[in-house]
Amino acid sequence: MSDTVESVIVAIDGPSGTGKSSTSKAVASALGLSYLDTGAQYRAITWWMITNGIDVSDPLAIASAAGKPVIESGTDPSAPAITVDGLDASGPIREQDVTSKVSAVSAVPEVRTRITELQRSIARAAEKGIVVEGRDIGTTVLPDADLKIFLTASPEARAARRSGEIKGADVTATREALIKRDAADSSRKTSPLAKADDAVEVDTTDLTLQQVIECVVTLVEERRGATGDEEKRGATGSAEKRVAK
Ligand SMILES: Nc1ncnc2c1ncn2[C@@H]1O[C@H](COP(=O)(O)OP(=O)(O)OP(=O)(O)O)[C@@H](O)[C@H]1O
Ligand SMILES: Nc1ccn([C@H]2C[C@H](O)[C@@H](COP(=O)(O)O)O2)c(=O)n1
Repeated sequence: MSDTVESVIVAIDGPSGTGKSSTSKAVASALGLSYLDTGAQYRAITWWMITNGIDVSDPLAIASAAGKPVIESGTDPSAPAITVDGLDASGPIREQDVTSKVSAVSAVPEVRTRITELQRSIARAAEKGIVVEGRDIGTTVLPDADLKIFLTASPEARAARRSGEIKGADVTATREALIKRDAADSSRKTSPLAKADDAVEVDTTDLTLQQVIECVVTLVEERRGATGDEEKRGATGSAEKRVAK
């Protein structure tokens, strides 16, 4: 019996504030996998558009600039990194101005094509496997992922979590802002926020972060065992082959 651990590709999607980043980082760390925050990439391209004077209310202007910025993502779950044209963008991409404009920029098909290609190349390069989190990973970016998770939580729970990060934040305003962003992300034409038909839905409203992490680690380990058995029978390809070109 071989004691090599099979590479595994995990897609974690869901609305804003459901715990995708916290869960994905912890699961990747626990299992020795790489980690990719795809929201950070859409934030990075949005930040580049803003700082380069592109009118983010004009989809044509966004489309013609979409190929210009060089975006590089680190995949270490303990030190997620993102640069744009060689500059560290990890701070500025979290600013309110970027948060309020990222849905408009990420709805432009040319932006999605560019970022999706980048995401697939990063997933292909992850030798031990990767946890990729976002909105369209299970449906579009990695439709052949070994395991797809769709995290949900009530808007009240999500707003309370987000408000807890910022001292004195208004929970009602936070709730309205995240509902508005989810509506924009769910209604765009190109690869909207959606649960893949074969995703496992985990409602995190009444779960602690630790409980969610344990639940996902268990699901990955179960799937890893099943995929390993299938590969021994020749029923599936390698992880590299499971990432669409
Ligand atoms: N199950 C949970 N219980 C309580 N707090 C949680 C839980 N999951 C995540 N959190 C907290 O909620 C906040 C948002 O979590 P996180 O950033 O992981 O969500 P997200 O889905 O990645 O959001 P976004 O899509 O907006 O980036 C963080 O402060 C995190 O610590
Ligand atoms: N796969 C993805 C990931 C993110 N986006 C867009 C939509 C989000 O509102 C925005 C920021 O994501 P966050 O940092 O909050 O996770 O990026 C997307 O369209 N597709």
